[in-house]
Order: sequence, then C-alpha cells, then structure tokens
Amino acid sequence: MKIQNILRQIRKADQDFNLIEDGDKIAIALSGGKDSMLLFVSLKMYQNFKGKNFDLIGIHVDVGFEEFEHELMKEFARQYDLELYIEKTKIFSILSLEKNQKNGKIQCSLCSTLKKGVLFEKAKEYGCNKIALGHHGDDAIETLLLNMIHGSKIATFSPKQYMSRMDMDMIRPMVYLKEEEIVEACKANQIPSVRRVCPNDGYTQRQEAKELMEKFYKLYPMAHDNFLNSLSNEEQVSLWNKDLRSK
Ligand SMILES: Nc1ncnc2c1ncn2[C@@H]1O[C@H](COP(=O)(O)OP(=O)(O)OP(=O)(O)O)[C@@H](O)[C@H]1O
Repeated sequence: MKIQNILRQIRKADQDFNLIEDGDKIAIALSGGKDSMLLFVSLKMYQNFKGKNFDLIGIHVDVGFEEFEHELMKEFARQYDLELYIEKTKIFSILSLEKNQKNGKIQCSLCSTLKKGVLFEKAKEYGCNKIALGHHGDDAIETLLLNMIHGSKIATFSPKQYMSRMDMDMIRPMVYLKEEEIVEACKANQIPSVRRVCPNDGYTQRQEAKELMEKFYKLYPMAHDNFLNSLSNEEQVSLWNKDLRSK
C-alpha cells in the first residue's frame, strides 16, 4: 500500500473522531515495531497537510530487554528528524520478580500498565496534550474477541480516549488500517522496525486470537472488512438490554 493511502485512512479517522487539532503537541509512543514506526512517518507527512498545525515528539519506554536494538531506533530518529526520548526503566526486572509472574511467564498486562504509566508521566513532562499509539484495525478486532472470550464484554479500545487523571488524550490514528496494509507500506517505503525481543512474543492470547482470525478470513474473506466496519456501525448494535428483559 502506498503511503498516500495510509494517509487517506488516517485523515478519515482524524475527521471521524477529531483526533488531531491545531496546537496539539503529540507524543508518539514508539515501541520500535512496524506499527508505531509507520505511524510516526505518516503523522510527519500529515503535518504538511493544509490546516494541520501540530508538533510531534517520540517517546520509547525502554523496558530493559538486553538485546533491544536501540541504535536502530536512534538512527531512524536521526533519519526522519524526530525528537526522540528513550526512557530507561526497570520494568523488566519488576516483571521478572517471581511474585509478578504467572506460570513462570512475565505478564503482558502488567508490562502494558507499567509502560503506560511511564508514557503518560513523560508525555506530560515534555508538554504534550496527546499520546498517539500504533494500534490498528486488526488490533481492535482482536481486542473485541479477547474481551468476549475472557471478559464477558463486547468492547474494544476507542480511537480517542480522554484520560482525566492525566488530562491527556490517547489517540489511535491507524484504527481504519489492516495489519497487512501496514506491513506492505513499511516494505514499500523501507520503514525499519526493531527485532522483537520480548520472551512472550508469539505465545500470547493475542497471538492466538490473531491466528484464529486469519483462519476465519480464509473461510470468509469478506469478514475482514465487515468486522472492521461493524465497529463503527452503532446504529445496528442489537443486544439484550434490561428494558427487553423486564417486558
Ligand atoms: N516500549 C514502548 N514504548 C513506547 N510505546 C510503546 C511501547 N510498547 C508499545 N507501545 C505503544 O503501544 C502500541 C501497542 O503496543 P504493542 O505491544 O501491541 O505494539 P508492538 O506490536 O510491540 O509494536 P507496534 O505496534 O509499534 O508494531 C504500540 O504501537 C506503541 O504505540
């Protein structure tokens, strides 16, 4: 997919959910993965759109994995003229404590909470009013599935979420994009990504959900678009509400 098409989908999400406003200072949460790397390159181009006047910085939370390729991220930041902050943390040591592990594995949910804490604190410190995350449409569908399987709820993350405690918006400009489109765009535009080094990588519930969905899309190719579109189809949500039950 051409980067122009990525920008078109980002603009659509921006228009639909009012993600980016004049005067914003946005911290891009850069994990080093393809999604957030592409998000940065795209938002940088989006800055040149007429009428969009906002600032960007990058924040990477260094979890403490020894083999993480920091140099690649620094080089990427130099190449694209990104003000990048790498925040050193002891998150991996905390995750590795026996009391914090489950069945001998570090916990993704705890990792995510700790990373978010650092992101918010630092974004605030650097004067940002928004944090942009690299989540995309397939992440949203997987989250919906995982919430139904493990949480008895029909819910996914929102494209824009106000965090009142921190007085900060969390935005997800790539919600209309599929993962395969992101992979294609990164390849076509030589956008690098850092090698994955988390020991849980490939063995998570999310990975299982991803593989399940891939099988599903092979059987029903149209389901991919339909699942994604259904997340915005609030007029046709029909669930068993209490009013119905009491009649
Ligand atoms: N260590 C980190 N530092 C900063 N932001 C992060 C970090 N890890 C995750 N994020 C943010 O959270 C989003 C979702 O996290 P997740 O772990 O699903 O991403 P990933 O698959 O590791 O990488 P990516 O989504 O960037 O390809 C990322 O796109 C990124 O915006």
